[in-house]
Amino acid sequence: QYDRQKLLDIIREELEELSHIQNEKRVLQVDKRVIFDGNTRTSDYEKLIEDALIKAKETVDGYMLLKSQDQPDVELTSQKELDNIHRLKKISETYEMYGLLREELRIREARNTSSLNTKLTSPRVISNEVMHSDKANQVESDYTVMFMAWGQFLDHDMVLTPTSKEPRQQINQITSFIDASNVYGSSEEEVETLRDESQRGSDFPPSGDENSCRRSDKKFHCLKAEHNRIAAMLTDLNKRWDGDRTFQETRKIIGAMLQHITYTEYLPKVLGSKLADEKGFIASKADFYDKSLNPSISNEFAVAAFRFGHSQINDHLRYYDSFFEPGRREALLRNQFDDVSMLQNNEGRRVPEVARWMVTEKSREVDRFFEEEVRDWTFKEFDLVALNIQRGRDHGIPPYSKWRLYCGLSELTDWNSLKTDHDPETIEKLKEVYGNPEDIDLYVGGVSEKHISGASVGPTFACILQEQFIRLKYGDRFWYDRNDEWDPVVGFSKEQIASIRNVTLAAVICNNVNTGEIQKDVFKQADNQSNKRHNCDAYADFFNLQPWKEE
Ligand code: HEM
Ligand SMILES: [Ca+2]
Repeated sequence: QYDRQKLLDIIREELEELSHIQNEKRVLQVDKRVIFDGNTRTSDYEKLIEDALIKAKETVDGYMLLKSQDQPDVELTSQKELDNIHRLKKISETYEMYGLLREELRIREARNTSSLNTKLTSPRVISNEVMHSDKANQVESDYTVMFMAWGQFLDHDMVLTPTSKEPRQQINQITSFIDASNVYGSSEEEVETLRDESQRGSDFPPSGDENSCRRSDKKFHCLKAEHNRIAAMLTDLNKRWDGDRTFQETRKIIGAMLQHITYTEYLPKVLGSKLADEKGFIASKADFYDKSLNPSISNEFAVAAFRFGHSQINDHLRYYDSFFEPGRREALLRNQFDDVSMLQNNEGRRVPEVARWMVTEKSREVDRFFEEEVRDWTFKEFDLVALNIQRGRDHGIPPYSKWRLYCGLSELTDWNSLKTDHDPETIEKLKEVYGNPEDIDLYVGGVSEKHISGASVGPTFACILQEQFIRLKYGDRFWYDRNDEWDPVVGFSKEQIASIRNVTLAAVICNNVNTGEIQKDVFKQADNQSNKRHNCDAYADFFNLQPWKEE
């Protein structure tokens, strides 16, 4: 047998290298230009990756790790392979957690028993008792449906954890970076399937094929439309660019837009502007890349904290006419899963009516109340809330009480101590289903917290989310507004950054889905003051592409 500590040390070393490589690899993916310019650095990167592979192969485990990332669904044929794969999963878990400095918090196996060694309460029972809602207790948030939708879209850029029965898998199948992998895919092969012979992506509205809704890379078609719009303008500006150059430049811009909208429009509303602003969190405050930060998604983020959005989901969709008046018919969510007909109706002419619904109607507040549409009817077949709870247990996520300590919040000593962040009614409900406050699942305890001031979530989720979004920004070598003049191929010029900083989601929507008018901040309802609706014409030149013109 091997010395566990020694093995961990070796892996850690390899991973340090790998986290770096993961970044380097991205150069090859994001910026084909490096290759097409015949830039010598390309071969350097390739050599780096190759060297690391050779080094990793020297320790079998390191090699397995690399393989696990390339090939998540390995077919099991023999016991020996199974053993290997078990080991591989353990190591990739280490990788997931690497740099998070909380090895001590991890539970290696699924969490099946309570602190008193009894069976944990069934997730469905918890969902029924604590998360059930009726019309009376559904609270509207200050934000629009678009705020919820952006969260889901963003999630699909960051994390996709495959389900597998045995062995338990906790790896990420997509790039954690906010790099528009939800628009383009996470590998070059995937990208190729989305392109036609020139610079264009697929069309909008989506086709009706059955995969078009479930596939994570097909979600926000509006950005594909934006891709095609920008690509056409770039072609006009630079007649000498070929299709590939145009495609890659456009892709780089779309990724930057996604980062920009997320950090300036979205996150301040999730975390509250104070938390979002800490450590220069909001765009344009810090100019460094911290190589020591691991940009991977943390388990607790994927499995619990960032699923707060499931509480924001409304029970219906609806058309809104050009006067922003609601149509009479509500389409229940349960009938809309896997169905894109609302977008396709009238040859796509009703798309603006759906967009108006999203920027006008309010989403639900993040709290312990979930619509029956998701509790009973997700994809017509399951309870999403119960699934979230079970997933947390499967992944061995420590219970809520442990995360409070991790986040520097007061310790839970008894039911009474829950009062700091939960209202009395919630505490009563929790008491009914958990024997002991120590056993409360992270998802349940977190989503039911009272919000911190100005934020959409409570202190525990805010802590986990903030930590993740800091690593995603400062651990990203290609962060869009870093002013890296040293390498304009990787970054953007000052003038280009200025253009990108002018982009808002409102402009993207108006320029691609003509809603007629739209308010500046689409995550908030329109009003008669600072968030008035303006005619779409007003947004037409929000994005100045002149800085991309080459001599
Ligand atoms: C109509 C809206 C939505 C539906 C129907 C939906 C449905 C789902 C489903 C079925 C899963 C897979 C659960 C599992 O297998 O464990 C999932 C995962 C997830 N969802 Fe949602 N969701 C919605 C909106 C959102 C929003 C608004 C957010 C965040 C703000 C969000 C964040 C996540 C995250 C982080 C995961 C885990 C992804 C992973 O690790 O693979 N979702 N969602
Ligand atoms: Ca990504």
